[in-house]
Amino acid sequence: MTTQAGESQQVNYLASLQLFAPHLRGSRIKFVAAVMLAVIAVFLELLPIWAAYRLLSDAIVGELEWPEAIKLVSFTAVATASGFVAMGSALALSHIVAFDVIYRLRSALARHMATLPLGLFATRRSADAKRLIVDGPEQLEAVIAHGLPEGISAVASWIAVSLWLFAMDWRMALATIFVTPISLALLAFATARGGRRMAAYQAANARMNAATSEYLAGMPVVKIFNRTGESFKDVSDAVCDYARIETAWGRDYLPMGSTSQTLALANIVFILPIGMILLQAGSLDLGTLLFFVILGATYSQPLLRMFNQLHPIAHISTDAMEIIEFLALTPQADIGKPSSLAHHDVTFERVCFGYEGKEVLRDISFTAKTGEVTALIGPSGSGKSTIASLIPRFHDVQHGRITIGGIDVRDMRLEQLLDTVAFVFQDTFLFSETIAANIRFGRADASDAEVAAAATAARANDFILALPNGYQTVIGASGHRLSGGERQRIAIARAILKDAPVIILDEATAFADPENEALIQDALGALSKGRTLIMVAHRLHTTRFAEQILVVADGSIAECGRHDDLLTRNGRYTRLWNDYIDTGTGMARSSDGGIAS
Ligand SMILES: Nc1ncnc2c1ncn2[C@@H]1O[C@H](COP(=O)(O)OP(=O)(O)OP(=O)(O)O)[C@@H](O)[C@H]1O
Repeated sequence: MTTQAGESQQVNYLASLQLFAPHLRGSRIKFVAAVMLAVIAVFLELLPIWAAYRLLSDAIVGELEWPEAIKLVSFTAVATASGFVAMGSALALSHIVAFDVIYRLRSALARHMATLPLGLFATRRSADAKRLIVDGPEQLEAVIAHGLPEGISAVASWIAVSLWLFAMDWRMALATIFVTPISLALLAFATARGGRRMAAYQAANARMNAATSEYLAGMPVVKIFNRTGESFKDVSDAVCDYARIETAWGRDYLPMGSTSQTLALANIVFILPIGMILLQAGSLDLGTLLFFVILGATYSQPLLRMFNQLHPIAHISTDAMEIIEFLALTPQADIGKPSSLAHHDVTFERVCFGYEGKEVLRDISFTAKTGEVTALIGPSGSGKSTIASLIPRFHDVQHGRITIGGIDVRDMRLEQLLDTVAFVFQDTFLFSETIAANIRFGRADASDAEVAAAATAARANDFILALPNGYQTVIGASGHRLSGGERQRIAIARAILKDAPVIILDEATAFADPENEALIQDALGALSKGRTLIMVAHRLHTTRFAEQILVVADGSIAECGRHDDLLTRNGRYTRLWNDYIDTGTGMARSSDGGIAS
């Protein structure tokens, strides 16, 4: 729930300008041309008013002649058509500029994202990331293509009309503009009051989107556990919160906002009586009075239109502020030099790490040797995945250091580090492409034979060949669905193809069925030859043959050794192993696979 303090945070209306200005480079001339054309268009729109005034004045004094009238009407037609062409060209140009700027901004965001620690994305919901990269920049279109050209031309036309009014008759000009400053002051006040809610409004909107996406994504679980009512409560609360903030905004903005709009259109109340008095006194002619009646009624419109843009611009600016903050996040330092590694031992030296101030790992020290399998086991939440994720620098350690081949990972070029380490996650991400393309993601220049060899080593070849289109089968949302175990074997094939000297498997065999798990074990055995293999696993029979088992408990390494040694110690590992056997999984393996002791 948003705090009251959070609800009263002010919006920086210039944030969208700050965001797009650096990306205007290369489009400045087009942008200036768009603004100038928009200004010309609004001036051309004023010319028919001048022609109407001339026609009426001449008609009133009985001096209207046909040739003059035809000239004025033709002039009006040309001015209107030219105004239409100028505004059309301005909008076409401003849209081209907007899409160029959005393209450059999105590219900058994508480039920046690639420089940030990968772990940062684990804490962001995908709906937030989409808002940041897709929706936020998209909104700039309204500012660049419409807001600025139309806003600047509106102000220019307002200044021009004001000068024109004074040039015609200063007394009537004062009567016309009299209420405008009051109206604008009220509108500015109302907008500032409403603007305080904008950050809370935006947060409530994001919460509502995220709650709805989560509700929809979790629908199968919700239905199976028959928790529709309770689960919908989160969505319902988010919608109510959104409605509450929108209503509060309405209460803040509408009374003054609508008073201001009414006042702006009320100048006729002053124009008519003052005009009549001056007319009676003989110091104003009827034509000029009509001119003020025509122009006076629309005098404040351009400014009101501009102010009415402030509400949408406030929304855009709140997103823009978030994007500016994201762009200001410090990139992960990549200062290392290419180094040649004599071996690929991975060593943790007194490593400490925590997320957002909460300590998760304490004083972790171990070496995972080249050509050996090192297994990380331990209770859920003890820190196993965190240990694994620090090796390819998903996060940087806060104390101590991690080395590969004796070199601190922070002193290696990131590109080299990522070439050195292959990471297979439990939640395998596969692209909506062919199976071959997904495996080839491990190494773009791999031949078909190498792809098939990697798949064979990962025990994936047989099921792939059984699919209707073999390696050319398209998978993903609109393609063929794979089981969890099949997806994991594709991910392992990808890692095998990458042929990295350090391989990290984070619960990578969790979905494999017993039959295939044994096959994958064979593949992993082959994979570890000459490489450093680090596995995070809950199923202890998969780690039983590891050269080194690290028992992680509460962020520290509680025990370390081989399976048989650890069992003789009768400590944590023995308890974990016994619990594992007692749950039945190990027993089942014991009876059919002869793995458990
Ligand atoms: N991105 C994150 N931000 C904040 N806290 C996190 C993050 N990732 C993990 N944690 C916390 O760090 C602790 C260790 O988590 P970690 O995933 O490393 O444990 P684990 O032993 O691998 O657990 P499991 O076996 O369930 O996967 C947990 O308390 C977890 O809640």
